[in-house]
Amino acid sequence: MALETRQAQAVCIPAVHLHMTTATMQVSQKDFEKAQEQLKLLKKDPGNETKLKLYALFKQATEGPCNSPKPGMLDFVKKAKWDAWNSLGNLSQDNARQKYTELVSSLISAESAGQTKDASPEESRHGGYETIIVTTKNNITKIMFNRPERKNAINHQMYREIIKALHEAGKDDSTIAVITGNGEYYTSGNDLNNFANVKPNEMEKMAKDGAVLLKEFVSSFIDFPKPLIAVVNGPAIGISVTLLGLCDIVYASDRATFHTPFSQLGQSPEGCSSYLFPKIMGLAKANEMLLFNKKLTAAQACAWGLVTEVFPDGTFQKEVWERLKAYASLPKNSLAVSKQLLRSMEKEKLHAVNSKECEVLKERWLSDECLNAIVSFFQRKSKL
Ligand SMILES: CCCCCC/C=C/C(=O)SCCNC(=O)CCNC(=O)[C@H](O)C(C)(C)COP(=O)(O)OP(=O)(O)OC[C@H]1O[C@@H](n2cnc3c(N)ncnc32)[C@H](O)[C@@H]1OP(=O)(O)O
Repeated sequence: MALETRQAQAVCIPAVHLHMTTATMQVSQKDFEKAQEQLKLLKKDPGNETKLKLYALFKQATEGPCNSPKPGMLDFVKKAKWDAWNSLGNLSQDNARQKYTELVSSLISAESAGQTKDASPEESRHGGYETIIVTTKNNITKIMFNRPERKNAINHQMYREIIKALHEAGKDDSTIAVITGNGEYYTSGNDLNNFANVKPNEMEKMAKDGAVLLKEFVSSFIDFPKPLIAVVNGPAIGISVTLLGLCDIVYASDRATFHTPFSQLGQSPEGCSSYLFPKIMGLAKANEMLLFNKKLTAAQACAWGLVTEVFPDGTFQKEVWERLKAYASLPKNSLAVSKQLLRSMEKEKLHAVNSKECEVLKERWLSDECLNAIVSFFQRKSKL
């Protein structure tokens, strides 16, 4: 359990803090005193984080900026309280009173509306994305493929947005990142429209640009500095399957399937799967997937080592997110350095494999085998 969590769990608000000790402005004082009385009527524990906030605002409102010496590192409870109070800086006593009163009032309204949640922070949505939804909550940044009407097929814009989202998630305050799909599919892989409407004299450019984009996309997974967890909510195809080898944990619904139909499409493996799949499942099994298009059930993918654990679809989201919330409360830096240790010996190799795979694919995209397969898809002759 994270140090901060342990600290916070041990905190309770001593009754003394629920009483006014200094003179404040008459009107505010009345509200402030009323808020203190209302707080005692709360039926549900508002959670440690909120209690710390209340404590800090109370101290600030009644005593002003934090004026006591910093407690020792090992005095967890006192330190958590001191940190909360100190974090308010020079907030004026009036403002602190106001914020305290507002916070109590929001807790009371939430409780009377029957909506009291635990003290976990609200989900915040990151702006600037159209094909994915990026949110952060409980120290988890979630990147969700969001083209459900196209089975979450990955078009050029989505590749770029995922690169950006991973770059930002690698630097934000979250402890872990999760990649998942919205709706029925995890994702159907590369959007085959990426190859459509290309004029004959632009084919080479299309292949070259595609290889550059793919290389950058896969690199952003290889270099991702924190634990990256795939929450495979439904069928996964193509590149979304190969990338699972670059994720640190893979949880799957029992509705998920895993399909890499590269030869059927006249293409070749990517996402470092030509190197990682034989390591994960052994060469014989990797051959069945990567050469002969074998589609795996979630149970098979788990038995073959590609998936960490399979959950019944009915309880998938609940079980997985509860587990991830607990994981994300572990010490962030320890997780990051440990992940990097686990991967660091392979990193150079993975970048070399990625480059090679992109080079081969660039050629494949210009081949008749590939072009015919794509034409067939659009003629609806060859649903996979
Ligand atoms: C920069 C380039 C990098 C390239 C990297 C290399 C990556 C390789 C791969 O990922 S290979 C895998 C490619 N994916 C596929 O071949 C899957 C193709 N799709 C299908 O086979 C089917 O659509 C399905 C099995 C996913 C779902 O079938 P079904 O349940 O019958 O639904 P629909 O087919 O009606 O799908 C609804 C709607 O979505 C469109 N769609 C779904 N997936 C894709 C896709 N991958 N590419 C393009 N379009 C897709 C489908 O065409 C339907 O559209 P419509 O309603 O007909 O307009």
